[in-house]
Amino acid sequence: MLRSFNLLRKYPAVLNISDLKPLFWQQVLFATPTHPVCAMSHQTLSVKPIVISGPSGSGKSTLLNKLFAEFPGCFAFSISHTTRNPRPGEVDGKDYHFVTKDDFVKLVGENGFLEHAQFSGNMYGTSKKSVKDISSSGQLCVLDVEINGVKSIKQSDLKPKPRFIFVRPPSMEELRRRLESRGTETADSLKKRLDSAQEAMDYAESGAYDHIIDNKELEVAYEHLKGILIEDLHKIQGEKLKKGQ
Ligand SMILES: Nc1ncnc2c1ncn2[C@@H]1O[C@H](COP(=O)(O)OP(=O)(O)OP(=O)(O)O)[C@@H](O)[C@H]1O
Repeated sequence: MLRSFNLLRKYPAVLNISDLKPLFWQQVLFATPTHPVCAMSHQTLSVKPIVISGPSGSGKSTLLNKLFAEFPGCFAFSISHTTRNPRPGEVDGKDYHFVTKDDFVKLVGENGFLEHAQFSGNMYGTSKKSVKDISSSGQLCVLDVEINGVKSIKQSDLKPKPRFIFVRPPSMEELRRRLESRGTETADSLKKRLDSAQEAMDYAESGAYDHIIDNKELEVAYEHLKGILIEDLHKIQGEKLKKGQ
């Protein structure tokens, strides 16, 4: 399952109000349109997506927001498919790919989704193509997912193969402290998040990720994350310079 989040709260560095769409379910990737600043005009570079995961409160959005701020225009978000009707102002191909149920089911049959699920009677999914399109446009697609999403992406034949990155909190006690101090959790949601944290940590221990980032000191963790992506980010920036963007 891919995780939900409040896009504006989590990623103010890359989102405008106009990019926002209603939060719908429990499994978002980044479902915003391609950022206009970073769209590249020629398809010269193919960049590996990153799949970033970790317990709630481990610091994923804190780290990503620092990256987005330091490398503006280098990241983009996949556009989800849905069978629900467009709301006023929503644009097909920008907010979502609005499709019929038949078309959705057909794409499921063609193994076209990285993940998909039903919510409130409508179907939602992230197609492989939407992620590939970003990679081949020379931008870096970030997939912020929960453990089941990681498993589902690992099983897929997505090309280029993503880098799987886990953000690890220093301890369960510190994780609890961070979640409490974030001030976003009820007692119930805090318990749920801490309960699922251990499962996520155990899965990471099993060697499921290419990289594990220890987020004890934020700056150290950030440098680690940046170090993993820096080659790709320099390539993206180089291409943008060439194109005068
Ligand atoms: N290295 C760190 N040291 C201290 N506090 C941190 C560190 N990294 C993140 N935090 C704080 O921990 C809290 C949780 O971080 P953040 O919201 O980035 O986690 P998350 O993994 O994105 O959570 P969720 O999955 O619930 O969205 C925030 O208040 C953030 O400021």
